[in-house]
Amino acid sequence: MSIAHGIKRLGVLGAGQMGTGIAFVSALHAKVPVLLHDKSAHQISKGLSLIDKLLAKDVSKGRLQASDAADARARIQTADSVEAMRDVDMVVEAVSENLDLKRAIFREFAAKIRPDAILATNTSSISITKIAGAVIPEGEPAAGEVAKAVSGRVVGLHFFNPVPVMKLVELISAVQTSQDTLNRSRAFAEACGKEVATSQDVPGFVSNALLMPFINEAIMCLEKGVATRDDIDKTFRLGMAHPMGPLQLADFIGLDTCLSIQQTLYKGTSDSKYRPSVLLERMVDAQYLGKKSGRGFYEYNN
Ligand SMILES: NC(=O)c1ccc[n+]([C@@H]2O[C@H](COP(=O)([O-])OP(=O)(O)OC[C@H]3O[C@@H](n4cnc5c(N)ncnc54)[C@H](O)[C@@H]3O)[C@@H](O)[C@H]2O)c1
Repeated sequence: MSIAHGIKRLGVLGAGQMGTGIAFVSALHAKVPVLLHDKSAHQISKGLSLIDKLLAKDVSKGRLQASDAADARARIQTADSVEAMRDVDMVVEAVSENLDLKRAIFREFAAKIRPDAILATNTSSISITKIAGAVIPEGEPAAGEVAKAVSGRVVGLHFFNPVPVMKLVELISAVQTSQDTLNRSRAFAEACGKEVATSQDVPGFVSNALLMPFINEAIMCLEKGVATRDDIDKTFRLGMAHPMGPLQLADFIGLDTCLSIQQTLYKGTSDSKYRPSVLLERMVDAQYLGKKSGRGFYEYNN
């Protein structure tokens, strides 16, 4: 028997590439009303206009009825603070890949959002257990009932980019996550039209423990002059049937996100094989963040 996710209202924090996509599939496929918040009004309006474009494209290609697109769009509202999301049954955090930022946000979630809501993170690499540790009120013993109740609601729900297209969600349990949180989160991902794979809470989980060292090595090849950008990407497109080469993929993920993930692997394992490429660091220093900033290893219009 399938388990009900019980999500009647969803909050999404962060209206970047991922948060926008998560709001889109939740409203369209899971048919759940969504409140979307970002600290940047510009990101919110960019995100909403991308959602409008995606819905219009689905209608023009005959994949979606205009009335269903209008219903999905009407389900997405914006919120001007975390406080305004207090009544949601689940919140998915999709802000920048930074442990301290995520811990502060989860502390705020625990304080402001209703006490039975699922608190999910879309992190690509950061320990869910570390994030769950942040929600325990000061002075409460970690193994006590209060701590168990709140940290049991934290879970890793890792959507892939671009969210409307990629079929997978990686489900990651913190040490503290309750079985009910895991079951309902899985059911919600499935309602969004996704397949679920589970991973242990290791740095990068399965997906980025394997993908990001590959991308980092490709950047090191470029750095050392082993091959040109175009030849590195061509090798994987035409030689290994990858839809895009590793440098183009890095641009699509966001070079800041790639660097943060690689740093998490490096620090989380203390293994020098994960040392981030210096070129990757310099690209991020220069704010050449890939497709989202108009320039990375390639240049992008819009
Ligand atoms: N890009 C990918 O391919 C990918 C894939 C899977 C998971 N992720 C993960 O998803 C998360 C978001 O990644 P993204 O690619 O969407 O990044 P992004 O840079 O496109 O968006 C991040 C958003 O977070 C907002 N933000 C930052 N601090 C905030 C705060 N305190 N309050 C509210 N909003 C805040 C920013 O304004 C921005 O809009 C990261 O944890 C990343 O690791 C990314």
